[in-house]
Amino acid sequence: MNLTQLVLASHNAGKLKELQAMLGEAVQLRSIGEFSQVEPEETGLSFVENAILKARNAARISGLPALADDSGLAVDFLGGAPGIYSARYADGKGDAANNAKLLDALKDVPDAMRGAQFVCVLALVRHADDPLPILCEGLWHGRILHAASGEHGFGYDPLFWVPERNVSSAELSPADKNRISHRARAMDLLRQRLSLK
Ligand SMILES: O=P(O)(O)OP(=O)(O)OP(=O)(O)OC[C@H]1O[C@@H](n2cnc3c(O)ncnc32)[C@H](O)[C@@H]1O
Ligand SMILES: [Mg+2]
Repeated sequence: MNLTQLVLASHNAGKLKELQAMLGEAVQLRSIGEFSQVEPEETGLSFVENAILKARNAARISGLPALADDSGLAVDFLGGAPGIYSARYADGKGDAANNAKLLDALKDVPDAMRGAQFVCVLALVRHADDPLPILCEGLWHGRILHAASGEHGFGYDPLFWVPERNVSSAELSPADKNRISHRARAMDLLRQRLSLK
């Protein structure tokens, strides 16, 4: 497999930046946005299914091996919601609306019951019909804050308190988030699977 060039099956600029930083110069990630602006419908019932679906779609469109990232935030008090629906939690109105809805759903919920985890599944397919996608997952445990804090990152980062640093994940430097996040953990596994340094 020629891994010097991969298409990233994501329209999320935050993911592209983080994954490219983690992979370094050896692998060039090209955004699927170069090939198509049409986003596939995420019809799976799991992170794994959606990651595979996005990877296959990108490989089909680009003709390149494709990496997909399906991720989200699972909040204990909400029975794991928004989970695979994290991007669509506020009906597609974007990150700020998602965060506002989450804060509202957890209004008056005490700290001890605000546990949550970020989940990331990476799927790599060598071609669109690859019968053996490589799958790697990473979890990151934390807690949902009572108000947004921090300017870095994207998505739910301003609401996610990181116990090992005692700050929100939007207050971590990008380099530090990329060392300890759910995405970093999944990428560590992928690197091992591909024997990348
Ligand atoms: O599907 P693609 O095109 O990759 O982009 P997306 O943003 O729709 O990505 P997902 O379907 O995987 O949904 C992920 C959701 O979880 C959020 N999320 C995932 N990783 C995150 C992170 O590291 N920090 C903050 N929020 C994150 C993100 O903002 C989305 O709302
Ligand atoms: Mg999506």
